[in-house]
Amino acid sequence: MLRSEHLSGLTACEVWLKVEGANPTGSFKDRGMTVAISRAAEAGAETVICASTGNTSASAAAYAARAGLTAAVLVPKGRVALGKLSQAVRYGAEIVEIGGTFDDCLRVARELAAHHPVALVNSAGNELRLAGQRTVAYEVVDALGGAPDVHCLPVGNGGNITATWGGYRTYRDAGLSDGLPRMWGFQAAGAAPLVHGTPVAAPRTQATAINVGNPATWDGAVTARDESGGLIGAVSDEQIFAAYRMLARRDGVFAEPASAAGVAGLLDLHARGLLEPGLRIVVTLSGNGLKDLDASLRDGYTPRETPATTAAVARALRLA
Ligand SMILES: Cc1ncc(COP(=O)(O)O)c(/C=C/C(=O)C(=O)O)c1O
Repeated sequence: MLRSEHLSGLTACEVWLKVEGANPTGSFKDRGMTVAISRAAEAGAETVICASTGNTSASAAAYAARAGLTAAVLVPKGRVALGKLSQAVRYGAEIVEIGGTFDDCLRVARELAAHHPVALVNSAGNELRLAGQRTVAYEVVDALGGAPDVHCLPVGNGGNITATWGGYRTYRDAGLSDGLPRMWGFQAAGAAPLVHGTPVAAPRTQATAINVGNPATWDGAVTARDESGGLIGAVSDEQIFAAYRMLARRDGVFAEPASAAGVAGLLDLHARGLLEPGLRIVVTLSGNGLKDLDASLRDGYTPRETPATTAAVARALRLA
């Protein structure tokens, strides 16, 4: 957990960053996947299958490799960040790039699991994934000595907002925490079915991890929003990428674009005068920036090339 002095100063709140990019495969997916794969191995599965926008497949492939299982991963062709795809390749997954959306991939994965000896490890078909993902809330309460007033995070399929809320409730019901936060989830404006209240047939966002049109954990996300007195809002790609840049430049945290949606949402509410001062806020940064190097280099990098002389470099750096 990192306190963001920049965001705290900007919003007159106490803003903490939960850096999930520090997990073994670089996203929050590891929390649930280690549980799901362990149980699949215990049950004698030889092959696990998942649909993914990238991070689920990277995590499933890693833990399957560790457990000696085969991982079959279905990803939407051309819409997966290369860092995530390279992880699945290196961990030895059987990768199928499907000509369609993530939602098409999930439909096929479910049908295959229903008719073939493969264990589905998507959170939608596997409660163990969400049980594992609840641990983020336990760590937040342990670190802060109590529940925050608000927990912000990006929302794609709705699994993580469901699990995070479930974690706070589990800790409170066990007497390990006194309060509960409001859950503030944020979708990309071009892929915001939970905001519109209806599926989006052709979701579109450069924050590819949350490019989902029909959330598999729809009900859980709505319950987390309503039970916590929270909200699920939409932020534009411009707002997401502005937050993405700010996190790296001001807090020194390189988070992948989708990860910044929670920060973008917080800043949007503040800009619209809807953020009361003095709140203790935790923001989940869901994945590591190294996952999507194209996004980083595409976003404003201009190479400066010089001859190998000190004078030339001094000029390039405007030192001379
Ligand atoms: C970095 C990052 N941030 C946010 C989300 C949204 O979480 P959910 O709302 O629980 O879906 C994802 C999800 C990715 C996948 O669903 C997948 O990898 O298949 C992500 O990778």
